[in-house]
Amino acid sequence: MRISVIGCGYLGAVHAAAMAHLGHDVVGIDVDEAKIAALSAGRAPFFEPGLPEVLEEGTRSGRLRFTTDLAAAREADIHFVAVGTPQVADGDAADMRFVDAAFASLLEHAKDGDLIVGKSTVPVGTAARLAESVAAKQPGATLAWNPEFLREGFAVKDTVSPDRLVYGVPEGERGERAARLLDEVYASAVAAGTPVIVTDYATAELVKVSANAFLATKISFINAMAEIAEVTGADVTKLADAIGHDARIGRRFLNAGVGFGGGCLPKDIRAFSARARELGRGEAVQFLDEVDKINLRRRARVVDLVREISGGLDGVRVGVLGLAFKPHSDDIRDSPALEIAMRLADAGAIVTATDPQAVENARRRAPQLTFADSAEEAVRDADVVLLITEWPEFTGLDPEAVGELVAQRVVIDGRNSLDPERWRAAGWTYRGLGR
Ligand SMILES: NC(=O)C1=CN([C@@H]2O[C@H](COP(=O)(O)OP(=O)(O)OC[C@H]3O[C@@H](n4cnc5c(N)ncnc54)[C@H](O)[C@@H]3O)[C@@H](O)[C@H]2O)C=CC1
Ligand SMILES: O=C(O)[C@H]1O[C@H](OP(=O)(O)OP(=O)(O)OC[C@H]2O[C@@H](n3ccc(=O)[nH]c3=O)[C@H](O)[C@@H]2O)[C@H](O)[C@@H](O)[C@@H]1O
Repeated sequence: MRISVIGCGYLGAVHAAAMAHLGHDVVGIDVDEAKIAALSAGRAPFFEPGLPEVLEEGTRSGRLRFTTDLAAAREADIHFVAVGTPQVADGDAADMRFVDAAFASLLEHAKDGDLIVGKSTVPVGTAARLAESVAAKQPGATLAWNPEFLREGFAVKDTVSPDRLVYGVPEGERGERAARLLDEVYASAVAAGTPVIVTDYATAELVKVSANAFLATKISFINAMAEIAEVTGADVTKLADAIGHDARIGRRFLNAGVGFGGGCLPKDIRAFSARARELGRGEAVQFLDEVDKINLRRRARVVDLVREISGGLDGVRVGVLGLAFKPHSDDIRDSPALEIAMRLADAGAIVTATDPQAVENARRRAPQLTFADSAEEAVRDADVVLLITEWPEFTGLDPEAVGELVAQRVVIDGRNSLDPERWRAAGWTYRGLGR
């Protein structure tokens, strides 16, 4: 099939390359010239395991190309819109400027019979609104909404083999045709038995934001338990194991620590709250404000813990392990690690931070911090070692060897990902979060 992908960021670049991997002819389009130059040369503009391989495969086979020229969308019959929907600067809502601009440009080139497929995460009601613009400008084209559930770090695998596919389509024959075309786009996943949910626009949009809201709530739930565990001497990791054995609850996404960050969960729950308020149903999801507050309290808690352990922050040397919002990504959007490192430095601590992939992004965002190329370099002469992003490179560190490098054997495990017994046996003061 002939596909265009408009917006080639963390979502769109992976989607374009994965579609070419599935055998489609794909053109990826973005307004960012540097990104398009890298992608055209077969280079991933960000770290994502598996992406370089599918990019290389696609560009070499001739099935995948990239351009800044939106007119190239004419060569395709199915157009995926994957531009950003960040939080607005002065509130909680999603900034829809990029989606609106992308649709306006695309509609200049859409042909009769084309299928336009929204992938960006949007406030419920957006697709119905955009369907009106499509009908006005190119009545022969159809709009579908096909939200994306991929996780960074597993993005290629999640795109090729998703847990489920959701198609929001209009009623009637047009909707049936749209669903048939999407089944062809995802033919290998459909053949493998992936559940496909065909529904209306509003449900499709809501599935996406409610899935992220549920995941965020699960994390904040366990972090709330961590707050209670901290004052009672209970161990939140054992608690999570114990409740997680109940299949109705499940152990995944019950890891307490510094909480969730990234370009999606934080902004998506805020945008959901803002949209619910607009709809006069703010009360229905008011709990999400609490989910957000619990989450942000974890970041403050870590800063307080360093202060408490060191008797102040001024001049305290802190080796920070991790800058990305989670391992296997270089993404620092709303990263708890970067925010904690910056807050410690602002309060007078001498921070040296490292990350296997995110140092360059972090340096651009926070040039005032000192960065190291390795964990060993970051923790040298440290009074406190602070592990915030649980990369295997950090969780696998040998406490004896690291102990030789630091000024004091004090470790704060912001992700409860180290073995406390092992670190204590090597003479370390170990502090987890809620354990
Ligand atoms: N990053 C992720 O893991 C996932 C993201 N999403 C959603 O996907 C959307 C995109 O997210 P990311 O890829 O993370 O954002 P991003 O910021 O990495 O990428 C957005 C891209 O859109 C481009 N763009 C902006 N305006 C444009 C226009 N008018 N025409 C063409 N390109 C334009 C930007 O230059 C940028 O490269 C968001 O709605 C996000 O919530 C959904 C699931 C997963
Ligand atoms: O809409 C999106 O963009 C995506 O958002 C999340 O994916 P992602 O942001 O890549 O990362 P997650 O693996 O969900 O982790 C999010 C944050 O939660 C934190 N987390 C995760 C799990 C856990 O138990 N505890 C915890 O604190 C992670 O460290 C990270 O900071 C969702 O998992 C995806 O399904 C969704 O498509």
